[in-house]
Amino acid sequence: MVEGLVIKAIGGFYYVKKGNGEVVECRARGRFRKENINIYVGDRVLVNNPDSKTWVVEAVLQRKNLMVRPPIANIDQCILVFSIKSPDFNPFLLDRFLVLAEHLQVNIVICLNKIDLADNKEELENIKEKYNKIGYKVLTISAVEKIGIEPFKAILIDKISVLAGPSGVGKSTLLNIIQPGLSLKTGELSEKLRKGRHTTRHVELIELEFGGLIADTPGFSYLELDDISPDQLPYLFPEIKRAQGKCKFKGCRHFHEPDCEIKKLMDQCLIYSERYESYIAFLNEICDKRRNLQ
Ligand SMILES: Nc1nc2c(ncn2[C@@H]2O[C@H](COP(=O)(O)OP(=O)(O)OP(=O)(O)O)[C@@H](O)[C@H]2O)c(=O)[nH]1
Ligand SMILES: [Zn+2]
Repeated sequence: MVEGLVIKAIGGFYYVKKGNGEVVECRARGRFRKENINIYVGDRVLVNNPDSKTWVVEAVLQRKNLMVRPPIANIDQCILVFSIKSPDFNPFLLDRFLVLAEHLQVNIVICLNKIDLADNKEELENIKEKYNKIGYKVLTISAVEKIGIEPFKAILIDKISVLAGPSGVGKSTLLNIIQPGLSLKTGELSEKLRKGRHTTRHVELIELEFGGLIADTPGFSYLELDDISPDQLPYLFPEIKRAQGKCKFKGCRHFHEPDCEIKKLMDQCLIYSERYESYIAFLNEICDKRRNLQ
């Protein structure tokens, strides 16, 4: 039996890359279904070929995390791609992606693409400074003018990364630049997705020739906060997490409570008001949904 990594799953077949680099097509052990064991792309598995013809996944090793949609296991980092213009930079949408990525407990890198379209450098610097202060690494990139490509490649080396972000920000363009052979059809792909083709797409980890794997996630993402509880939410904002526990009330939700440290920090401009607004909006959204389910 040898260990391998599931890099593709399609129609009941699993494509497993073994330690020697060879990729084998596998079936799952029959008992997996009965025992409710699922195999996901990104899973480390033990494979065997008992009759030296067909390969079988015998066991799934413990995963460190699992993203639900699209289902990918053992992610090291989320690369959140946003554009400065076309589409316009949307801080509230970025906060939503950030919260979801924080919930997965993975490393996060923000990539601001299309800097060639930025009206002024100051706007760009302000955005960068804001997220740096919160604690995020921010890369500024122009895929079209090939600016910032090397640092982008550097963060991907030897990691399992998921590229996420709104439609049209340049994710496929970036992937094509770092690995020209990929020939992802930029633009065209999103057109097909809009027509609902995404339901039939499979999940796949693309091997980068300079080392590392990246998930080819299409230009849509499941952005519901369903799995997050109101009590977890403060911990998904690093700047709130840092001050957590300093409020007067134990279990303060930083909303209507008096003597709230978070609100004080915001008044002192030590927490960005936009971020606090996102926090409150998400808190309301989560609480409303839970109330409706009761
Ligand atoms: N000006 C400029 N345009 C860019 C840049 N990067 C990508 N584009 C353009 O933006 C458009 C969308 O790029 P895509 O790579 O298809 O975007 P995507 O994020 O993969 O979109 P989805 O497939 O919908 O998720 C294309 O017309 C690209 O040529 C950039 O750095 N600058
Ligand atoms: Zn508080």
